[in-house]
Amino acid sequence: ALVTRRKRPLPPGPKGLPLLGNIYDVPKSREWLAYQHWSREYDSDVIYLNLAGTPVVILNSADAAYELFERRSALYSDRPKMTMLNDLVGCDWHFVFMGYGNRWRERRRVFHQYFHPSAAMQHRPRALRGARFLLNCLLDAPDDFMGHLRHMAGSLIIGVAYGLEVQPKDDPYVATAERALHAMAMAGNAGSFLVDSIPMLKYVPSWFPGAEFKRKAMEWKKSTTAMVEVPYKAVKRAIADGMAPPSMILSLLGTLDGNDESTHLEKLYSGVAAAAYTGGSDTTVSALGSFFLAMLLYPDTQRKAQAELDRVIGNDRLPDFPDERSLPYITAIVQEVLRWRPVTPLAVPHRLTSEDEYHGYRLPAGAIVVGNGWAMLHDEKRFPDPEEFIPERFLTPDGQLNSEMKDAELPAFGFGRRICPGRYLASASLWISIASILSTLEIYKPLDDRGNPIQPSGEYTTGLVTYPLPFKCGFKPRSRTAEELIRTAEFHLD
Ligand code: HEM
Repeated sequence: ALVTRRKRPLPPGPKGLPLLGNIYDVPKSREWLAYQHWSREYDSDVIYLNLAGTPVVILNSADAAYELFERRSALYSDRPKMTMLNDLVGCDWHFVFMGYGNRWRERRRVFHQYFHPSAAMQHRPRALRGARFLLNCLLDAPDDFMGHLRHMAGSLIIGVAYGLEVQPKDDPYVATAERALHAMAMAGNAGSFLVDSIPMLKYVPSWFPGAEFKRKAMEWKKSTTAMVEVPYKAVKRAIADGMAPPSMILSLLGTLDGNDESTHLEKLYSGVAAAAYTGGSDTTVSALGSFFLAMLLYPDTQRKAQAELDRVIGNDRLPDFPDERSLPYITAIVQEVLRWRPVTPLAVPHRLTSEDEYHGYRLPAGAIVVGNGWAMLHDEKRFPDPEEFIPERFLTPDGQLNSEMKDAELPAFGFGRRICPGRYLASASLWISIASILSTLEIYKPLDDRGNPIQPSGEYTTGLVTYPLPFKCGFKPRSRTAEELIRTAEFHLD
């Protein structure tokens, strides 16, 4: 007999319009809040949206993310196609936005060799040096604190990837990379370019009315190409001169033997190094920006952290990585920063490669699958008073790191096979920066003309990576000795 099985239902979600679906339901900013709201309204951790024909599935709980992104990772590790970014802006080297498959796997493997936990240990001296240089910058020109963060994050990655020294100010490598990042942010702004929905449009000549996007794309392509090629060529020159310090590129090129594959591999390596910059700079800047904001808004937390530092380090030296085990409150601050104001509230979208089923719902092949990291990190069952900055939530009552909360902030780094492969370097750099700053500097609200402390708005930008909107923040040495420690810190690498 012929059995006609009814199709399983799609997950719940707002009803939407014919054809356009939920295009007008999704707010233009801070979508993660709407997703969390719908998840409550429909009493389902999985929500379904139709964006003009593209199916989108939002996962709002750590359980759903674990079940689908981790346990069924073979199905959930692809990326949506980004025509504007990949084909027109020439970012097809960028494995963050690459489809799942051998090309991606090859790049991820190369990257991992230089950033897995013990490889990341070798980058600690650079991260330490960066943090100490940052202290000097914060003393010299406190108003430009976001600029200093950007410079520190950029020079750390440029150092690790290329071994290049970065100028303290107006560095050409940092400038080239920042121009490219700007171009990519514009091009990757999903939804703003019709060509992502209609890939055939990329064949329209650029003089054609309405083909503005192609003209923009050509400009942007110049910046992204420069980002891949300029520092790479500089290392090759240094190698030829016998002057190249250790770096990822130096050791990768050492494995080439000039055979037919070399050109292919050189392209691969230069692309992987550029991907490290794009993945690692904005994100670190955002996290440390949120840290400064938290210290302004929660002065008691700052005092508590400084009491721990004074007890463990004293005032005759600067913190270093071996102190990490004795400074659980600092580690808890790093975790809480990543939880309180997730850098990438929706991580980076994944794509489901073939139809699947979850809790009786049908998840269609080709659906964009978004992990709502923000909702997971603000789940009040796991994190009571989620809007408050409370590092103690990661500690036991006697002040040790709570093993039950180990890695609880992990959704901040994304999911499954696509989880951020730079997270060990990121955590190390955040930790040493935060420990060094708190041990030597007082972070405070500057006064306005009438002598009143200036309140930060606490507002954020929206987008793939979010930052606190510009705010005023003051930095001063905690003591004369602290100032001397900063001024006499060593910057050379062993
Ligand atoms: C606080 C700092 C950072 C945060 C919050 C962060 C967050 C993320 C997130 C959410 C993803 C997407 C994961 C997913 O698709 O599920 C990602 C991917 C990635 N990140 Fe990071 N990241 C940080 C720092 C770094 C650093 C320092 C590097 C480089 C050294 C880096 C390199 C990458 C790369 C290459 C990818 C693409 C992985 C892939 O698609 O396979 N990130 N990151």
